[in-house]
Amino acid sequence: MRQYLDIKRRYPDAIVMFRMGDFYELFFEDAVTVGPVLDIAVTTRDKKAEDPVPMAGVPYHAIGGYLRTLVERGYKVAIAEQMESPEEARKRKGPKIVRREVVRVVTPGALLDEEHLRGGEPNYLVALIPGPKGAAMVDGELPALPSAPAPGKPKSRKKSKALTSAKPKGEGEGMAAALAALDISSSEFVVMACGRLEDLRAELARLAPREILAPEAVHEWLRSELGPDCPALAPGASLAGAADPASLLPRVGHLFDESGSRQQTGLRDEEAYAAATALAYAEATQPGQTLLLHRLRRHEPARHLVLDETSLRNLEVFRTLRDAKRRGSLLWAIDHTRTSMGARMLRAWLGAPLLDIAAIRARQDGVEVLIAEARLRAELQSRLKDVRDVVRLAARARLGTISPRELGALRTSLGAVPELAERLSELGSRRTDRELPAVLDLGKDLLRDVYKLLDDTLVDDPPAVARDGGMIRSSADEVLAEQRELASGGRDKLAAIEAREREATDIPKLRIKHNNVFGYFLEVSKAHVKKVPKNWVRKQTLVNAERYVTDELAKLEAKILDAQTIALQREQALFESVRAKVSDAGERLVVLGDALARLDVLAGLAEVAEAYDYVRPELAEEPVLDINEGRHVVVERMLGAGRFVPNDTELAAGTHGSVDAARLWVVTGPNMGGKSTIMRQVALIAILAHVGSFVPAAAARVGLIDRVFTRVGAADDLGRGESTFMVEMRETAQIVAQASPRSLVLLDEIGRGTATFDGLALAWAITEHLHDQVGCRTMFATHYHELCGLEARLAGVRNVHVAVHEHRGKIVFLHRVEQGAAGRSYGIQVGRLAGLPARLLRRAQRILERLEAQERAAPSAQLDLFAPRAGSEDEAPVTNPATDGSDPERAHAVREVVDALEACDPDTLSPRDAHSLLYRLVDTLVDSRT
Ligand SMILES: Nc1ncnc2c1ncn2[C@@H]1O[C@H](COP(=O)(O)OP(=O)(O)OP(=O)(O)O)[C@@H](O)[C@H]1O
Repeated sequence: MRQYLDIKRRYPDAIVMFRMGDFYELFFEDAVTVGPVLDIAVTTRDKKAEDPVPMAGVPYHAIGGYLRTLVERGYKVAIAEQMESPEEARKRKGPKIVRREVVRVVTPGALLDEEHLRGGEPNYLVALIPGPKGAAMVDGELPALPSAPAPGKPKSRKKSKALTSAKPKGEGEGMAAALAALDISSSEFVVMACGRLEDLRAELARLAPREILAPEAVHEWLRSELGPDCPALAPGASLAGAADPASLLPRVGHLFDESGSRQQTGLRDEEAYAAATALAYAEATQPGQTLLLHRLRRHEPARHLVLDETSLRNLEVFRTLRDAKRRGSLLWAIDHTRTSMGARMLRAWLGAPLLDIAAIRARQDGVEVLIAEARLRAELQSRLKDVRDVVRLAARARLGTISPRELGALRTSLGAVPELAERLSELGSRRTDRELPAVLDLGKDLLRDVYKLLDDTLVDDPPAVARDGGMIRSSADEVLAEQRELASGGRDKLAAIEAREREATDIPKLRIKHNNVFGYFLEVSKAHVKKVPKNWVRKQTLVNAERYVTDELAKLEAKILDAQTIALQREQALFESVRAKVSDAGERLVVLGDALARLDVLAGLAEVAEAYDYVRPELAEEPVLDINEGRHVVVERMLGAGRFVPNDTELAAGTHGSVDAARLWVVTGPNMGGKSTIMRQVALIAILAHVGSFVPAAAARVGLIDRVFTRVGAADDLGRGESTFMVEMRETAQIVAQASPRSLVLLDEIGRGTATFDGLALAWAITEHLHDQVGCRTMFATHYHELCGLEARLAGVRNVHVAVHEHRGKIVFLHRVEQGAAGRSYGIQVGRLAGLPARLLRRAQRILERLEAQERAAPSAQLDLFAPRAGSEDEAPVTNPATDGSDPERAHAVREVVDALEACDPDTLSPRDAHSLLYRLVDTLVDSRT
């Protein structure tokens, strides 16, 4: 128990799983807390004691599932392993208790096992350090970071384990927070400075961290942003037991820039400290090991098209809005990657599209080449299927947790590389005029040496665990071959003894067998016992047989066992040396993995482009958006080939674009007409274009977009105590405050959540503001037909509508975008399609006609909206309740009766149907009088 308590003292914030033989045991509070979570029985140790110790245990081989449950619930788990066998403990000097040590600490942000990780998703541990402008996150005083020592000269200082002391440095002025994201499973390490809180929000949404380290003071802000139960914000995430981040700053500097000079490269104190914090925490989870870290990159939000949390959600970039599924998202539609590394890279590209036209074109070039060479691409993709997660395997090799089977998988992956390189050079040699785009280059280092090492050493099908051996080829090592020979030679000798004795004793069923108690023995059935020679020693009596040993047998057994033990030890040493060599090649494997992932993504994009007929968009500096016959990536896929109606879009901010181009579209049309679809389709095409992908259109010219804003019919956010209208207004306020002339703004139904006039007035003013003050490219879908009046007043506004065809009260959606405002809304017809009862619809129709008649009688109401804007009071539209004296309700009923009579054929009508028709007609006429 003392050993346990000692370990627990060192890991006070973790659940300690203490290996005892075939079980991991939990004691005291840990057992009581975790018992119900894992659904395991909590018993007591030493029941007779006055104060028995609660305990619970899980079998060692099933630990994977239990760990997953605990980590998903936000627990931190320290795994204390036996570092020696009980025999070894007995033999050595000192106390005879088996030595145990914590070999790793498992937290959501420090997952490494394949069974816990999702292949296509990163697993980020994020450390957040507020900057001077981050005060808004914190109630009261801003927590600050300890000042950093100059690179290479770590200052000794009081440790700040809780990240809550010391003063900020002036360097980070103008920054809301610095953020470092480390995925220890793949060695991805990024740092960034977020100028505003909005940027921080967007980064958190993009990275979707599994665990966040942040000063206590900003937890409340984070909870309000990420939701109260956000598992990433587990209270266990402290730096207790970790190195002082300040002492890691020089390493951070080196990772960022090999010269180690942060000053030169401009890594700010907050950024360096955030990176050091993530590193300190991550290293503490792997005691005694070094992490595989290739380099520290800097992510600059200003170099990317920013998609904040709202846009990622509304545009269904990674998950669908309705049920948060991957199927139906943009990522799902374009992900044709063959490897997990590729899937992760594509996800990263979609989350952070580029703003550098040259870099985008480089990716496009890659896609284009792979479209042109479809056969070669198919060959490449079929080879890529053999490539496993090379970078995650490299990280596991570095941490010593890679299994023989995984090393085998690494061998298969590396085995595919030379052929991939060959195919690529074939591709290059076909392009006589130009070189193969650099994005398709796998680099010079194909790790042939590592492949050879693995291939020479590992057996064809290595086992899942190293413990029992059987993983190294005999040809790899002379000593191993010798010992194996000896062990199997011994077995030959056993067979020879068996044959000899059988003959000598004339016992036909004499057998040499083995068990763990007696080792090798001769077994004789009861019927032949009399023939047994005197010098055999009887060891065991069974119902039908007797078992004996001989001197000769015992000696031979000792030899075989020795040979087997030596062979196993030898194998394990060889395995360890192979692992160490692979670990040494970790950084090279990361570089190769990156190139393979890029090839995989580009080949996938080429496959999608070819299969679904996408084109290469032209990227431009000017703020234009000119799409010819564009389609919605996902809706088109769901509807099936040829059923989606393509539409043109032309938006241009400022004086760019053709004469017809406007910067703001007011989109009207009936519900279900396709308003949301055309708006989202434009955004998705724009995003894909910035990613370097081809797009679903006949042609597209896309001017760089700094940020896509979306305001789409919101649901109540009761968790934050906000109503639908409040959410809508908050999102709109953010757009108004943040949109730049380079932004793309999509507004769907603003102002619907409040009284008609208030909503209309707000929508009107917001449209004017975006048009006049911001000048960004905007699409505004609305049912307020009054807004169409803006076209006549504002030069950059254009009315468009989604067309429908109406026939005898029924409508057909054409899904075609046409110039001009929609004539009417067709709400009642859509209600009919949705299955509202006929009687209710008739009533609605009559009310509508009455309202329309009222409006016709007071045409001046429309004009009020066009009252002067600037400098004078706006006036709200007014409706006059006067009617023209006619009775539209009655007229409609009569028309309906006549229509029904005309439509029926008395000759084919059964008496029963005739009877019910008559009832319905009378009903209609009676209704119209009430
Ligand atoms: N261009 C198109 N081609 C084919 N089908 C389309 C097209 N546009 C939309 N649709 C179909 O119509 C459905 C409704 O479209 P959408 O949601 O865009 O309508 P809406 O006008 O925004 O409706 P509401 O005003 O009720 O939000 C889509 O789910 C899709 O199935």
